[in-house]
Amino acid sequence: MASFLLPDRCALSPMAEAVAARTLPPLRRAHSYGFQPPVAIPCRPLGLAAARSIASHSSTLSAVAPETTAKVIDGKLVSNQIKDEVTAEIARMKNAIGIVPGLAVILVGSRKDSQTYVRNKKKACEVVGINSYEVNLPEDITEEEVVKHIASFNDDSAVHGILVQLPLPRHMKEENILNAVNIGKDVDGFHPLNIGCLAMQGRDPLFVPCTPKGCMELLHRYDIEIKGKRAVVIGRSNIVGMPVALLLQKENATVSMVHSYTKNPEEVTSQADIVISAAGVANLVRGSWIKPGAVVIDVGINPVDDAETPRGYRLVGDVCYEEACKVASAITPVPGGVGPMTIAMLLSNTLGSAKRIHNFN
Ligand SMILES: Nc1nc(=O)c2c([nH]1)NC[C@@H]1CN(c3ccc(C(=O)N[C@@H](CCC(=O)O)C(=O)O)cc3)C=[N+]21
Repeated sequence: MASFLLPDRCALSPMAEAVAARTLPPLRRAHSYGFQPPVAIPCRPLGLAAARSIASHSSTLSAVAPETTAKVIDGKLVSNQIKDEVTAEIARMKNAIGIVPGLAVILVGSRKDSQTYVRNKKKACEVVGINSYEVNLPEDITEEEVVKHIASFNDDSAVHGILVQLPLPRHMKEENILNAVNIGKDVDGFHPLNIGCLAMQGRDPLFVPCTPKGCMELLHRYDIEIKGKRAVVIGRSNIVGMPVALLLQKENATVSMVHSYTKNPEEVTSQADIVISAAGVANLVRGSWIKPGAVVIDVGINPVDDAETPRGYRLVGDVCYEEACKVASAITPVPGGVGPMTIAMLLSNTLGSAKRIHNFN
């Protein structure tokens, strides 16, 4: 009953509408986690064609049940498992060689969302037993000053991982900052040498970027076959879309990228066995974009206005969950999907770094 009173969950943003009309302007945001003004436009109900197509593809469907429900890929659960594993390994290393991993987090400026993310990362470090070192710098600080802080963490033997929270203030060149991080402490995996190794056959980077690694970990832990499958990655950012496409390719998927200039994103996406969406556009991917039985990993974390919640907004993914869960065989929720995995992978990368630096296996 209450559901009649709630706002439509698959409200389209203007950006998603533009895509639906196949006139998507270039994405404005640098990465998939930024905030954008939410606008609610009701989502259409699942069309008859889509419902028929689901019915004809589902093997377990009974005549009276025209809809299937996808298995939920529980990122919160898996991230907790990984945190437990990391906790045990940290204790083992501490007992054996007396080393405790350390993570330095540099935050420039005072974006509310970035402050929240940094706070959550610090909390997660505490839970598993990683020492965290936080530096908060004013918005108007110079690049040189930020690089100085990075250099001092590069030289600090208590620090095994360095993370510069993104996005940086507009006046800074991300490249100059990220290049300054010692590649051996680049737990975000954003250093060009790490990305370069990720792209090459027969080479392994020192660190795999956390969100892409988290997506792959979810596929692995849910026994989803990647080899020989068609995968579509929506979005081509340096921090998610591009590296996750490289990882899928390394595991022998046939990978297509869908981006703001793709002619028919719906058609391309609907051929995929695995869809990874990292566009940062609320409800961009409709049920009709999903091939029946496909696996959907939703990386988007988009705030939309919701006066009913204490924060005044709620988080939705790039994928219209209510529609997609009736077509897909498995899907990640937002929140509780890829987000918690990003943090778990950061902890895992920091542990891995300390192990490598101290030659501990
Ligand atoms: N250098 C750098 N590295 C990053 O890894 C990085 C970054 N900069 N800048 C910002 C993005 C964003 N990001 C998230 C991490 C966890 C959740 C997360 O745990 N989300 C929860 C919801 C949290 C909530 O409810 O507010 C979830 O999806 O369930 C989300 C987003 C890491 N980022």
